[in-house]
Amino acid sequence: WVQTTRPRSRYGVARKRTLTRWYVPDDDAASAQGTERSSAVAGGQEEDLFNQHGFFGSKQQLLDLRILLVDNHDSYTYNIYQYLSTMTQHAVDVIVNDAYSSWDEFITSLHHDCPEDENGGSPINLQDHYDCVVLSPGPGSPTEPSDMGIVLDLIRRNSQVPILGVCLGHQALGYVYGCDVKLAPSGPVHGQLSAVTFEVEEENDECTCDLFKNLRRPFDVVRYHSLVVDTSECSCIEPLAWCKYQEDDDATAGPFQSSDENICMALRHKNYPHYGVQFHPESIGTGEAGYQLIWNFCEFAQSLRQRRNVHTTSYLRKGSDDQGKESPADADNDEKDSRYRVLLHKIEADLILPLPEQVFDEFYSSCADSFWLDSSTGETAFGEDMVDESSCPISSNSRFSIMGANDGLLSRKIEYFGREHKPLDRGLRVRSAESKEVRLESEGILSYLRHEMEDGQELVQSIEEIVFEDSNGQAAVAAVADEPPFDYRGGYVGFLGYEVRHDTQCWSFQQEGGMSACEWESTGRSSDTKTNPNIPTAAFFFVDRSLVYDHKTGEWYLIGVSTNNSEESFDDTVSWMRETSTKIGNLRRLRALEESKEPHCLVDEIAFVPNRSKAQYQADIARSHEEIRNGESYELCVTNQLELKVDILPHPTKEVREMPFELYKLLRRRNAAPFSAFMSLHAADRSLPGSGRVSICCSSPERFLSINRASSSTGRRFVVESKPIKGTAARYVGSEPDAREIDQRIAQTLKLSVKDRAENLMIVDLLRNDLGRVCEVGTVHVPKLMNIETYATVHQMVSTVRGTINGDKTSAIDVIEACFPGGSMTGAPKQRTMDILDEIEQGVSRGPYSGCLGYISLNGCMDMNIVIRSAILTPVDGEMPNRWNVSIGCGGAITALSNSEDEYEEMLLKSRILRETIDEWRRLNFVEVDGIT
Ligand SMILES: C=C(O[C@@H]1C=C(C(=O)O)C=C[C@H]1O)C(=O)O
Ligand SMILES: NC(=O)CC[C@H](N)C(=O)O
Repeated sequence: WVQTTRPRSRYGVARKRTLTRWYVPDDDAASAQGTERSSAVAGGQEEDLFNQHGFFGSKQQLLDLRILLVDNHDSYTYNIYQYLSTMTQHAVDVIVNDAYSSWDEFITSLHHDCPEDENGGSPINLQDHYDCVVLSPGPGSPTEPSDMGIVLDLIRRNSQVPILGVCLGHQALGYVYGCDVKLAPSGPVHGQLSAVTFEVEEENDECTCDLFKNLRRPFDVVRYHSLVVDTSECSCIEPLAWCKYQEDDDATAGPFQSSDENICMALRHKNYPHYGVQFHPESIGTGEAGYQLIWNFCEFAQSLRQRRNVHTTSYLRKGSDDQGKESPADADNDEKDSRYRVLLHKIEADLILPLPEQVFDEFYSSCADSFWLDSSTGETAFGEDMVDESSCPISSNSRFSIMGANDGLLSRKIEYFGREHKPLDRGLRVRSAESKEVRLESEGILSYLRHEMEDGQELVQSIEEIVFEDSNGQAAVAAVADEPPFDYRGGYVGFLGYEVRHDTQCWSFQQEGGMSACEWESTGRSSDTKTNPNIPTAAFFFVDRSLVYDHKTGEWYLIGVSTNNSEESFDDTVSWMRETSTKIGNLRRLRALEESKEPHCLVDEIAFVPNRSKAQYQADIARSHEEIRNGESYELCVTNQLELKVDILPHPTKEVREMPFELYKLLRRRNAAPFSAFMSLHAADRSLPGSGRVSICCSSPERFLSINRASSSTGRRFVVESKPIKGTAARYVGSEPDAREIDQRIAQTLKLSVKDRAENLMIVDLLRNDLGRVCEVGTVHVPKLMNIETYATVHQMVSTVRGTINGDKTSAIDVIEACFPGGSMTGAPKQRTMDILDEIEQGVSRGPYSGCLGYISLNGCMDMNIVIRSAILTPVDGEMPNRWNVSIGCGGAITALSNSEDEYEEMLLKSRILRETIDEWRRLNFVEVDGIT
């Protein structure tokens, strides 16, 4: 489907008009402007992009402006928050629009914060607290009261307060003042650039804001909207800017009609300081012009206040001063003894050491509980050098493989069964090495991890090296000469399934004073019939013994965690190190297995049964389009699950539960991916309630979140990175001489595709938002936008979003809570879209698919993938012991530009490599296959 020739791209057109600073489609231009950076995060220079480009430094004087930002449940609000926070010396307060049941309740709450005597008993006005208000974008319509919360009353009651409404906020202003708010004649436009033109003010009236000061005419903006404001019948509103819908554009590819009407892109009230913009000034695609526009509004708000000689009081307000949070790690934490001690041993060997697959096979494949965070793209055949990082965009994410089992003295298995499971199974269970079980009924997985990491002063910053004199000799502890080249220090390894979203979304809205998500949560919409009872909602190992392989140097490291002040624990770790390094040293490296030569079979032969039939999936897409048309969502990631029961022949030497690893070995060969992983979780006792029995074979190309230490910084600064993927094209694999060229043309077409760029942009803006909740002001940036990466069967469009956190205030768990589930698996705006997807997918749990898998290390660093391109295997109960349920989740983003036939094909394409591999696995071990009916 990618090979259909499309008309000239909207981006192509836009580029000729203006080049926004950040939004440059070709790499040359990008690197010329310094937006390309090394993707090796640890050690990269991390100044923020704003300062690098200087435009923000030019606003040297911070404004003295108290800003209230009302969040209409959007996924772009924190992009506005970040911009505003760089403009004013005060903290910007964010409240979600339904945090209060009425305007009066909100004003009364301000009253509570205001000491009676200082206020002289007079009624509290918004102006006593805030100099201006910004209304965020959002799902829904201003005509629907439940979408707007206090916003309509806020506008009605505050005619003298400067207000800037963005998108839904703009529509709300139009609606309050009597304009018609209707479906856009052009149909929805999401994530595309449009040229906006405006009239230049002849005379400059002091009481009006020139929103477009210092902007070019026309300038390019990103739009995310389905509704428009018709100002024609409204005498008190003046339209300020327009865009025209262009007939020759590509946007008609989807199911929507176009029209060439002028669309109102900005408005103002003729007598009040109320302004609206229909487009998104905070989008990375609108770039500097959007920043300038918001600055123009803020500068105006300040000058208006000065003219009116209004003084705002500085009562403590609800909201985000320092994000209102206690620091999880006190400043004096370093002086406290941490609970653990991290030991490292580097295996010295003259011989070439074995590759990870061989080591996993030898040590862990027969363990009930084991993991391998595999960097299969980093693998090289015997004696070959690893691909130069600069020439291979994915290899830099593939330098290290980490593996281990739940087998040390301190190891624990933590399994969490959330509300989608049967009441008897629910809760959190912690099983330690001595098989002691602790059951915590009302603890969530993230709150458990948070408590563990905070209570035990678990952030261990130091690492000690263990050296052995000779194989029998004494161990000596030495300060590490060189820090190891990776940030992993042992700790928590596991996955969070998609259903952990109930916990994290609740957190997000609590941060802004909202309760709605949590109230929804307590109603417990569980559907235990549609959840596989063998698969926990989340599961982690506390790993005290792990092996790390450096694909670049071929070196192995052992990481051991022992209890501080315990000789027994230290000795145990050291003897494990001695034993393991000897064993690894004695394993002769086998030749790296080459990519499977197995011919790609006709996969239709295997009877996978989709959870949603083709007709149903297309109906789901139609429903998604309906939601998009009505302004409820900008993009929805609709998913399906392909299921199969497979019988596997008993193996002469392996146990049944080892068979999934045999599948994983085939998968990593067929579909090498930088964030691939294997995880196995098998309860010894099948009848234990709340015990998982599942194997995850994952070949994910996508990073959800990583946290690495920022090199050149003072204090505890960490770099957070996400690499969202949107945009998928089938590769051309053929044997003819020009096959490679055809394949490269497909990659190039993907890079320029309007539809895919729009999809990608929406998720990049969403990730900027999510990181903007927790990152330091002005640090969120996009070093790589819309890069193409190539895998065995697909080309992918990948962007990189980064920001900086202060480790004294913000932990890995905070970052997960702000960002989970990954926006590329939900769509935008996240909360509303997930609610719609829940209905579309009829409450069927996605399980590990769509969640994340990886590590949270004892030094606060983290690496988590997005669980896609994965097979989830669970044993079939009560039947032959070698019968497996196999489930492959797959889906894709639906936007206004999607075509339902193409999307169905794309969903199948994403699962293809898995289906082929499973077919090979079962043919190698074949008895019989049934689809699940
Ligand atoms: C939903 C899947 O993938 C997601 C959707 C993509 C897309 O729409 O192009 C690309 C990568 C993933 O974020 C999947 O692989 O099942
Ligand atoms: N981004 C937005 O604020 C969208 C506003 C409204 N829901 C629309 O679709 O037009």
